[in-house]
Amino acid sequence: MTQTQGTQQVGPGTDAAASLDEIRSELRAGKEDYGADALVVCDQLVRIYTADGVEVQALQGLDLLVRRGELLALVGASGSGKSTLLNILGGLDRPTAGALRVDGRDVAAMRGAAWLDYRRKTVGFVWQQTAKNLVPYLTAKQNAALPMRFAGESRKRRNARADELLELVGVAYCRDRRPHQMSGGEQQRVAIATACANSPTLLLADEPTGELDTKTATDVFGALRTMNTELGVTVLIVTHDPAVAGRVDRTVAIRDGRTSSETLRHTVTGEDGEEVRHAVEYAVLDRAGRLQLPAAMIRRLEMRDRVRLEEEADHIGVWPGQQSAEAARADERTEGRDGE
Ligand SMILES: Nc1ncnc2c1ncn2[C@@H]1O[C@H](COP(=O)(O)OP(=O)(O)OP(=O)(O)O)[C@@H](O)[C@H]1O
Repeated sequence: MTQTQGTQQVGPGTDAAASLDEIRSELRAGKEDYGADALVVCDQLVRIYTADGVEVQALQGLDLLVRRGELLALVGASGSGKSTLLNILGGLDRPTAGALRVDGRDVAAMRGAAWLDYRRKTVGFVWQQTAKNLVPYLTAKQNAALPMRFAGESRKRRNARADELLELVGVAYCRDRRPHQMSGGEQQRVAIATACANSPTLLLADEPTGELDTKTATDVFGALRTMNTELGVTVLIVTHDPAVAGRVDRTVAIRDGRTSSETLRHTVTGEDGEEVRHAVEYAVLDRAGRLQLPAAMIRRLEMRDRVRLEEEADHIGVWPGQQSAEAARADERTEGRDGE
């Protein structure tokens, strides 16, 4: 029997055991290197929910790296797994399989006090529903100070930092107001200040502008950006809002529980001094070599079941399988006629 492993032939006349060992050690090395310098490393995350005896695979081997200091948007159709991922990153849920490292710590393996400490100090969370973010009978300042109280900070330090944070997100004037005395946008900005109270490394926001009008959404996004630029917090925003996604430098799209594409944006200053945003969309190639083609391209080119790949010097061409079979038959006919 001859077995093909990558480019290596394993079979009669070769040292099969040595080859397999080499391959295993290469895979191990790849795994250890993966995301070595990233703040967040999602390594083939799987989350399976079971409801009424039916299994739902919300995450299907999701890979994602987030660099320290990034401001990142996460987009995807409803049900693609965005909230599931955010809950796992926030320490509110655990993956069924796969590894999650945040700031060098193995989050999936954390238990008890370490897990609680992670949720209190390493991550901050902002929800879409303004009512879920704040304690209704506390003022904005008391809300912003509350996480520091749980973390054992002194009253003096709590007061000073709560004022500082409310100032930073532009709602210092709401200091003594309770949530029902503030607009939705003001509440979300207080929520951002509260989520940053214990100086988290990572701030997670699940549709933070989902219930707001455009102008208010801009203010709330501005507050998230301020936390990113002024405090150096890495920010990950789940959003359906194209305006929010368009303002970050990197947008990651999730499809069927996996990262499928990324859009990278940068600002270029033209000769006239005018600044223009450039965006380039990339498909994500995972470590197993899997690639999700954009749904629109698949539909347009009527691709299904299988595709034909052609390796060129500097790119790989992908052709619809069916069409390629017809083309091959046409080629064969042409060749047949030429040979007559
Ligand atoms: N607790 C749960 N029990 C069973 N299935 C769940 C649970 N939570 C989520 N799911 C399922 O997992 C899949 C991913 O859900 P998730 O909420 O992560 O998607 P999403 O991308 O955040 O969607 P949306 O944009 O609508 O919020 C969906 O099919 C959903 O029905």
